[in-house]
Amino acid sequence: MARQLVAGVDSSTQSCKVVVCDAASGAVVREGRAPHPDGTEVHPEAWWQALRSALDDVGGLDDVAAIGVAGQQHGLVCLDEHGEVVRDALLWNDTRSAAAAADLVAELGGPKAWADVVGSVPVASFTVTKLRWLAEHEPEAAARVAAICLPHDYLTWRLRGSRDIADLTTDRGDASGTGYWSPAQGGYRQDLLRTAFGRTPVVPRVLGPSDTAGTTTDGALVSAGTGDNMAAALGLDAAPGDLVVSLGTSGTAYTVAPDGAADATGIVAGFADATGKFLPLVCTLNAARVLDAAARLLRVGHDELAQLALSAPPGADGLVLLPYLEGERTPNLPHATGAVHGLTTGTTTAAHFARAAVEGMLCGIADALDALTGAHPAGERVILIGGAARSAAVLDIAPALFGRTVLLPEPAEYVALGAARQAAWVLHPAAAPPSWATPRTEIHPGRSDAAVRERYASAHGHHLDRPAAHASSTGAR
Ligand SMILES: Nc1ncnc2c1ncn2[C@@H]1O[C@H](COP(=O)(O)OP(=O)(O)O)[C@@H](O)[C@H]1O
Ligand SMILES: O=C(CO)[C@@H](O)[C@H](O)COP(=O)(O)O
Repeated sequence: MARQLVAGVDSSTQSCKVVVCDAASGAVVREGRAPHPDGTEVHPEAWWQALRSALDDVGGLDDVAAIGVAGQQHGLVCLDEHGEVVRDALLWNDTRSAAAAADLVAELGGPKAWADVVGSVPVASFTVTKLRWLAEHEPEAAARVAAICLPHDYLTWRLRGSRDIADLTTDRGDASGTGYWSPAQGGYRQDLLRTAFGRTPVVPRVLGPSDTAGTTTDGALVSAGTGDNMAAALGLDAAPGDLVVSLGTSGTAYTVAPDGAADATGIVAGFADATGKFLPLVCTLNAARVLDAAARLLRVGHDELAQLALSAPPGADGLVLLPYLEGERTPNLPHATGAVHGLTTGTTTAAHFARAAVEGMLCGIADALDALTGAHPAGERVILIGGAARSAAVLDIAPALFGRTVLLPEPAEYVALGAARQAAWVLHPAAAPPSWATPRTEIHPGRSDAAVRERYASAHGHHLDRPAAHASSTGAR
């Protein structure tokens, strides 16, 4: 049989990446990418243009039999009755809907009620809170909204050449991050849409894991697509018990689980995955960009930042950086800012600051990992992916702060690969996705550095004790 090719798209926060793979083996044949605009609100047309230029970069889709799109989760795309965008999409890392989130939680009777109904307690990242914010703050725009969808739903729909809002599709993975779709019940909660928005706009049809959304205008099959974390799990072939940490714009820690989560503390989000199972996940707002900011401040590149960090002692002689540069989602401190503790004459060096930045970012993720594994016991090894996994300092320090062995799969775009694997699944429908070769993996043995974690926890406590921190955050529920 002639070789068939499939394409996978990762429309993430900072960029759009496309891989074209052999449908049978998963071998990457070619790759392309294009940047996304900065900021926490973005016109969806910018994602479409980035996808088009990434597709040009990859040499087009003429020889591709099927395509799948994975996207950053939660972003609110609003369309009018003609399929035109009503306003810029509010992204997962836009915290303006923090008060709306608190209101919605109270209105339903508290965090447990939300966890029971949709598997997660909404914070500002969740789509449902952005919908409430829109209704309250921009009633004229809200009145024009006929349909709502997520970034990957929008791109899937554009790829199919449709402008009819009745054609919108999504999948259970991305739908589970809206706050108005129940992973446990496998259906929309129109009551929650009404609570948030006062009425029920058109929402995308939820496809099954190997369902087809339709075809591109050139006739390639289009898979359901999914959220970027769900796609990475599929790209890594993560199985129940595997732990994954992704260090992109967000820091995420997740595992594949047979059953849905319902964490009333709101720390673990009870998402669905892209295969019919579940993906309990903890997400922080501050990961790779903390290192970007540290490198910018020190006027060095990423390699030099890593070398500086590794030249300082573990714990940076007591210098601690709290990495809340974009507010924070876990813990729920949407208005928090970053802070540096432990400045002395001895710690005011570039090396100490670089080390504190890497350690502070990783301590936030280590807390996320502990919360996840506390609720969902998993293996002792963490698969590390995302842009910041390329940092030599991250690779050296993460095993100590996670207290677990870190597995580094060979560098690849695992989100895009997962979307491509979903496309291959659609091309050859079966009970399970096609078996693709597993990546070669570098092993970084775990060790324990409790002192760094303790100093971070203590600095965190001091920071939250400041009246200003209380006044500006909604606090953990
Ligand atoms: N060697 C490196 N060290 C640290 N950070 C890096 C390195 N290479 C890339 N990054 C950062 O990784 C981020 C991009 O990662 P990616 O996983 O693609 O993010 P996203 O999926 O959120 O768009 C950028 O912030 C980039 O600066
Ligand atoms: O909000 C979440 C997960 O709930 C984020 O993980 C987004 O899905 C964005 O991912 P990146 O672009 O940072 O990879």
